Amino acid sequence: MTNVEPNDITKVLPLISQDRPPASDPSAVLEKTKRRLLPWSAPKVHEPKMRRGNHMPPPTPEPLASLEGRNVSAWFGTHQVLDRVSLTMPAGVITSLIGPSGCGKSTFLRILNRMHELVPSASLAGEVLLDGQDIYDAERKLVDARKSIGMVFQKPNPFPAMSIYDNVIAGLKLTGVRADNDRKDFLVESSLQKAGLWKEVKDRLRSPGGGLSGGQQQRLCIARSLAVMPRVLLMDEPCSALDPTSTRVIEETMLELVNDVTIVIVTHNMQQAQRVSTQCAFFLASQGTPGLIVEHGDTEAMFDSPIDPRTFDYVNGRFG
Ligand SMILES: Nc1ncnc2c1ncn2[C@@H]1O[C@H](COP(=O)(O)OP(=O)(O)OP(=O)(O)O)[C@@H](O)[C@H]1O
Repeated sequence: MTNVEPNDITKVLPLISQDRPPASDPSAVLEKTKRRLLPWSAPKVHEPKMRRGNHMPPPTPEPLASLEGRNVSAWFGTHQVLDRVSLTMPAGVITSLIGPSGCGKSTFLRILNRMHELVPSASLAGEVLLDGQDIYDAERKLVDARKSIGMVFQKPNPFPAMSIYDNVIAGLKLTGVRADNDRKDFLVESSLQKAGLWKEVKDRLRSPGGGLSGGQQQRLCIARSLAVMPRVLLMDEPCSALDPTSTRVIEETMLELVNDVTIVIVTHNMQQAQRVSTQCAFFLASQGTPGLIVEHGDTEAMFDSPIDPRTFDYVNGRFG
């Protein structure tokens, strides 16, 4: 990434970070997390059927990808909001970003798929590596980063007048993916299946997306992100506008999806972080200083025996 530094970075406070040992074997921890959710009975994902022809093989899924932020700093104008944050988000794992309001979690998330640069006053420094390749490399296209690293926002944002079907494939055009009708049918069905919405909408694919409930709209947005076959899915408080039942369905969906796509979620809900994530990173911005990671590692360990007293206070609801 080209460094764009409005401030003299050498003057920035050193990173106060206590790294835990890396999270234990991700698949073992994921199994453990799933077991905690068993009473909710995760939805079955069925292989989608081709409807117009069976000559087209399903697209080969890309291998799971890891994402790594290295020394990421961020500014809005001259206001520095992140200070050299480094975090590895392992392949096939759900990583939760937690911390009080304003500590830079969403900014970090947006830097992970090059959305931060959409804000005119915004600048950043550091690197973001997708399977070791810097997404900010001058040789790499912006659209490739957005295609590989999808994003779901706090508030469901389907195109309300557009049909459910067209909502799902809306991202194809935006990312320059060409698909014939067979391929579109396949992507619509498989993406809605993966997002746990297919059964509820398969008989009304031509109805407007705006006619769905809030939880269904959020799953439609997840399906829209999945249709371009991203390798990483970023989710910024995806359940904060939803009721507990819809929240549960989204969490179940995430636990299914993580078999296919690496997930990073910002959440204020400590129970949610514990239910879904294998590893956690605790962000904090002390008064007047930019946000940084105080502690990160295995979610269970972060909640049961945090190293830093500030993490202990936060996960036990003493502030934030
Ligand atoms: N578009 C923007 N222009 C200027 N400042 C911004 C902008 N977006 C965020 N900020 C500032 O950057 C800092 C970090 O904000 P950010 O939204 O990343 O924090 P957060 O931890 O995600 O907060 P929350 O949990 O409330 O969403 C805050 O001081 C915020 O006011």
